[in-house]
Amino acid sequence: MKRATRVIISGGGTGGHIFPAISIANALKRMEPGCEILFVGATGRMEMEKVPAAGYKIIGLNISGIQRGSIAKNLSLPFKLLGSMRKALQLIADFKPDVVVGVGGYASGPILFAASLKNVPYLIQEQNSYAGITNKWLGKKAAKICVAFDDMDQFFPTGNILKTGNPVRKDVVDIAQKHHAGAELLKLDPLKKTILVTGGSLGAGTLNKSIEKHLQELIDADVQLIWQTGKFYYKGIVERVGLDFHPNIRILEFLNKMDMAYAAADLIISRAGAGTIAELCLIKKPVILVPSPNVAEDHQTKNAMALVKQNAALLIADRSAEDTLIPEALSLLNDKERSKMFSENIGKMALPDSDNIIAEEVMILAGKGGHDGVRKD
Ligand SMILES: CC(=O)N[C@H]1[C@@H](OP(=O)(O)OP(=O)(O)OC[C@H]2O[C@@H](n3ccc(=O)[nH]c3=O)[C@H](O)[C@@H]2O)O[C@H](CO)[C@@H](O)[C@@H]1O
Repeated sequence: MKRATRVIISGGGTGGHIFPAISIANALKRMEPGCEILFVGATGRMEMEKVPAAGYKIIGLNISGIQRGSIAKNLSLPFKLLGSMRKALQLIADFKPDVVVGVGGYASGPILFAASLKNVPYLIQEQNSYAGITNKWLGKKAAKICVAFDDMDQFFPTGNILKTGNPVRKDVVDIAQKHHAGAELLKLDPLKKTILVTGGSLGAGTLNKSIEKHLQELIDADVQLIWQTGKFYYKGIVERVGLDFHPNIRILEFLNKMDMAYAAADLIISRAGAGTIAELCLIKKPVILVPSPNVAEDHQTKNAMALVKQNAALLIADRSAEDTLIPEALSLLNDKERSKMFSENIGKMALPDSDNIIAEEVMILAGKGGHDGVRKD
């Protein structure tokens, strides 16, 4: 009997890293139900909750990033890094993976480096259109680098790059026939125009401020709002605005059923996280992107520009959002032709099936490519 394929998937920190990781794991399980998957994350981060909720085992490394403005907090960093490296090497020795997958985030670095030291092939899944320093460095020895945008050869060795798109959770983008159910679940009227605002997995201060400033305009226009605030902002907003402020306004900390919110919406306002963008391409609705200026190398603007260049989304800069975002959204909501153009063009940028394509690459690296269950189109 063949030995079950063993895969370590490492990384996390935010939904943008965790959800693609879970999608890859699900695709591997569909291909080889008996395969053994171990997640490695950073203790105290979002993955330690979301990964077990998706049915997978996760082990945490005690690792964090550089914290701006606090020398004291950074003093322990070298020790954490050393400790994590030691634990990563031990995990590879104990679990004996055939392949290691890194999706970015703090835990990816030590595990992929340990894999390279132990000669275990590893695959990097780079979600963004701009690669960070760690991935660029680790990319030199990666067996495969799966990317979602063009021109990634400026960061990685050309021969090892494969454009697969970002894996998305299938249920999240399956929105057909769910408009009424989505509106109902969110206690909204399915017949009224609805805007969904999402600030990515953590929420976005600028989006929240922009809405708070223009709430009355939304109500005057009789437009409904699904307002995902993010964990850090929720309490303050509820205190200031009130949960029952108006029947048209639904305030939520986090949307556990993103498909229902996507389905209920006629227009979506979002940060430009790569995972969200991949989903937006698949659900094909008019989108306004407000890239976060607080991310490495301004990569969200680069993510958003890939769409803007194809007339597939409207971009509003973070600095002008407070004044212009909601007026622009209301105007787009009433402009059928522009909305149709954005929906059609964003749909053309969708890269479906990327979870299966990446899982297939993992199987190939594990020496199992081409066995039953592997994609054959
Ligand atoms: C602040 C920050 O560092 N953001 C980065 C992070 O974004 P972030 O973690 O926000 O990730 P993305 O926008 O890529 O994806 C968010 C994911 O969370 C889901 N979701 C979101 C809100 C919600 O209420 N419910 C829910 O399920 C979305 O459906 C999506 O699957 O990782 C992305 C991928 O590397 C990067 O491009 C972003 O720049």
